[in-house]
Amino acid sequence: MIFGATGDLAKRKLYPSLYHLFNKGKLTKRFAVIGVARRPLSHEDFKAHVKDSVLTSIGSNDNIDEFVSHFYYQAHDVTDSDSYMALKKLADDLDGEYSIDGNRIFYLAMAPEFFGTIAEHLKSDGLTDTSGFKRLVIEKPFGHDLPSAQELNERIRTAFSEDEIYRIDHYLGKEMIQNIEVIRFANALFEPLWNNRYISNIQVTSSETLGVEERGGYYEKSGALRDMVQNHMLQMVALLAMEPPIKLTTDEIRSEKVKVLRALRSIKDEGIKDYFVRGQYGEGQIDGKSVSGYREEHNVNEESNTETYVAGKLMIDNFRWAGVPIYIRTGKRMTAKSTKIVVQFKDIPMNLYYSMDKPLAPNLLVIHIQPEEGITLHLNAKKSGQGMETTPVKLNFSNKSVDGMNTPEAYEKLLHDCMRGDATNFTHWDEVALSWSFVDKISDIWESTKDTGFPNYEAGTMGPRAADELLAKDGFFWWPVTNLDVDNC
Ligand SMILES: NC(=O)C1=CN([C@@H]2O[C@H](COP(=O)(O)OP(=O)(O)OC[C@H]3O[C@@H](n4cnc5c(N)ncnc54)[C@H](OP(=O)(O)O)[C@@H]3O)[C@@H](O)[C@H]2O)C=CC1
Ligand SMILES: O=C1O[C@H](COP(=O)(O)O)[C@@H](O)[C@H](O)[C@H]1O
Repeated sequence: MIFGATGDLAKRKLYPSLYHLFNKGKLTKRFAVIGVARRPLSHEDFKAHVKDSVLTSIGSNDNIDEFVSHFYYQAHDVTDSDSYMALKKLADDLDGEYSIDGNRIFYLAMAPEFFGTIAEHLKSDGLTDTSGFKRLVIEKPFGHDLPSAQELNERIRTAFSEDEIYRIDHYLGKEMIQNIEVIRFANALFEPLWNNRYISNIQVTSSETLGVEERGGYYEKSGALRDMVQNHMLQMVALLAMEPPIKLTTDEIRSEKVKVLRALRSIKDEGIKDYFVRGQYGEGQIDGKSVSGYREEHNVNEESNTETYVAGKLMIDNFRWAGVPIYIRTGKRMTAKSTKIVVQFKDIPMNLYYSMDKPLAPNLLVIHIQPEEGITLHLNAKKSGQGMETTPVKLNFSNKSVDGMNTPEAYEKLLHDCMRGDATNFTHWDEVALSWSFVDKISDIWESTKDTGFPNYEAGTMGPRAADELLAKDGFFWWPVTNLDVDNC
């Protein structure tokens, strides 16, 4: 059951992903999808809507009619208690018709204020009273801060147990994010060096060229800290910093990620300015075109103090990472759309080659998450010819790139995981709670400081100058994300 079946997420991500799974034979024929939204559509109208979504997104129509024949629609206002009975009747009928054995997935692709209400009704009106499995897939944002996340969690837990709740973080469905574990734990080359003896710092960048588009209303209340840092950025950090799990099971991996989040140095009050920088874009140029500043965007206050950029220095106070800064940065309207992780290794004790005053380039491991996917290892080698001069060289592995951002691929993997009952790439409540309690301390201070000096970076740039100073005071600089490309060697 997809709640919010006529919405943007369902159209652009969920139907194309289900279609891919269907065509790859990963969905049996024994499935039905009930779309739920308020507008009055017939089953046939809805099938046409799904077909159109797939054709627009993928441009392919192999088996499309067979695919959409599994779709049904229920016009239903989720706040209206009476309409859940009709939904249950349709679900029970389809259960029999498709021999589904009572297995149900409820996907909440709707505004978060409805999540609690829907979960409670699913239970009180008997939709979760089923002979098979029942799973709840819940979209972000999971709360606005720790108290609201706790309240939401309590409401959904009245109907679903923790292991039936699949909290989506679409970054966890990205191919190269799933690869972090493999790069670390399947290579004798890296794991022994993956600690404070050999790594000087780690940089995680997720930059976007887009502005807030039509989402000004949501973004005004969220900002980059809640929109990107609380979830995607901290999840990447947890995967980079966790200890090897004793087994690759959901519980073991989650428990290692939780330990990282617990070890994050808690930064409070005045200290926040030494660790975090916020920014907001003003007008500027992207791809040669003039774009407006954030304060001029639709549904944005003209004196808004919402941050569209965050840079931060995270310290993980445990044995492995003591003293190694993990820098993160994310923002809208930056120079390039790019998500990259740069692991910078410590310098060797002295340069035997060439002159002592010219340091060797540091070894870097770059993990390219998007748009290109791959890894690059930056080494030093001998320059061809006579003498012992060195030159930086790059070893590249380029995964087949996905053409486009936030592609259905991540959703496809996550939907399939949920169908198989594998919650590894979804966020456990403990991770959500720890991330909020870390982020809340920053947002509390930022929201009480009105003199922000915004806008403080021009659209089309890599953020405010203070973000460079954050690294410079530790003797580092941001490795550029635009010329570290996997194909650029
Ligand atoms: N769009 C995206 O790319 C992403 C979205 N998300 C999250 O996914 C969720 C959905 O986002 P999105 O698809 O963009 O939202 P939309 O506003 O596009 O869609 C909302 C959907 O909810 C339905 N709806 C609204 N009110 C009710 C109601 N009272 N009863 C029943 N149905 C209702 C609407 O249909 P109708 O008007 O017919 O009732 C529509 O189908 C949000 O939580 C968002 O944060 C997360 C990541 C990316
Ligand atoms: O969750 C979100 O992510 C997107 C960025 O996702 P990506 O896969 O394109 O990197 C971001 O634009 C959006 O604001 C945020 O809500």
